[in-house]
Amino acid sequence: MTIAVPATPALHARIPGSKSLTNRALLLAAAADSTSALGAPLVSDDTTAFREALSGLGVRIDPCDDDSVWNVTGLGRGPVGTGTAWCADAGTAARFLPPFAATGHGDFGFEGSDQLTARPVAPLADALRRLGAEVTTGPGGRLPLRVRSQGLDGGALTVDSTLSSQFLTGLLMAGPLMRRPLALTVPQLVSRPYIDMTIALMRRFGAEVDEAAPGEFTVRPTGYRGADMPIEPDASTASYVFAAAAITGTSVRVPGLGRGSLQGDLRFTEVLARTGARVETTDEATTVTGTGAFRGGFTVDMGEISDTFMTLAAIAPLADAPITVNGIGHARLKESDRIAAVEGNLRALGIRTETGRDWITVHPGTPAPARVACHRDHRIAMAFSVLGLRAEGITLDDPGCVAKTFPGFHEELHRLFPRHSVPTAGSSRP
Ligand SMILES: O=C(O)C1=C[C@@H](OP(=O)(O)O)[C@@H](O)[C@H](O)C1
Ligand SMILES: C=C(OP(=O)(O)O)C(=O)O
Repeated sequence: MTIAVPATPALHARIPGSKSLTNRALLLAAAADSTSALGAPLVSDDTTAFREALSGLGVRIDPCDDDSVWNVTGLGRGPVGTGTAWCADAGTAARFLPPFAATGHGDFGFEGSDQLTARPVAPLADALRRLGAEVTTGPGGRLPLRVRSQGLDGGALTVDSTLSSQFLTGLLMAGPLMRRPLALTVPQLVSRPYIDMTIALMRRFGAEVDEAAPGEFTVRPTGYRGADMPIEPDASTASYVFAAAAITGTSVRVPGLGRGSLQGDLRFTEVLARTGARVETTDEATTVTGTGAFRGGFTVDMGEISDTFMTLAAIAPLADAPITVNGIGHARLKESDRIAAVEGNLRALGIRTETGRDWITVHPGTPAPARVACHRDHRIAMAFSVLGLRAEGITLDDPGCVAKTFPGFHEELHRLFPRHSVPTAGSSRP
């Protein structure tokens, strides 16, 4: 006789809006010739920095219904005037806003935290100079960046986007505001799915952008039309609750993140499927169910979805064989050197690792209690919090750094998995 075991109902995770969609939509709405409504935008440090920087450039953004909608009154062109924008830790602000400013008329500065200042912007500054803007940067071609411009003509340009796809996104989004068509040749590119996201959003706001051959982009000088846009939940953020499901044998469903998603990072679920988790994606939602198995013994290229490699690497000690992640050299240029940060923390937990310029191998093992060094990197904090669901004594030295993209992370992880304790204000736990 078989006894039917009732399936445990899936836990419904409340994942906030996508940072990448929110900040793109903000910029496109700011450039549009009418108003736009952004539904369910992300409210976090990165989007606040982006919003405030746009306000400083003269764009009106009115939050309604407790931040569930942001109404943006577009300028219908680039900004005019003079001012300095604070980009905080947000790579998207430092890389998307200067090209937009260069399509306007005036003198605009962009500054950021020490962490952001350590990250590259030189290829973007170089591209803007070749398009006719006067651009200065700080030492080593980094922030602070200053743009003096009388609008951009457009034309043909080869762009180096090997360190970050955000340079190309910034230039593409500025294209419709130029006086003539913009033709960009990009021989090599990292994080490709973010470019597909950029193109999809530009089209929603009325732009004409094409990729006639791989790496050959053309943008016509059409300007943008206002559009109403609901923002999907953030797929990179969802990786933490999906990973938590996989290692705890539970089922977690993220509504609003379905088959038509614009976010490449949803492909993290394919990586989890290789470990033995069950993944179901419908038009409306994605559900990951842990099966009890957590298989290793594979190598996976996560170059296109590198924000999620730490989610896998942090839980990899629980697998039954080593896991190697490769193609992630550019992850050394983010909020932290993420390969070094993951390796340092796993070693502190007593886990064997090997690394190279663009890869890491994590061996199975039982994590020992240790304090995780977050390096003020939200993803290090969130990834190791997930491991803490299956390992004793893991604490974070800076739990609050999750505010970059998910201020309520600890509360939501605790709601779904009560074992995760919420840090008290000002404390360095859990
Ligand atoms: O365009 C975007 O919204 C992003 C692109 C990616 O950066 P890189 O292109 O630098 O890899 C990603 O890591 C970042 O979190 C967001
Ligand atoms: C790399 C990231 O952010 P940024 O937009 O600052 O590049 C990230 O969120 O993982």
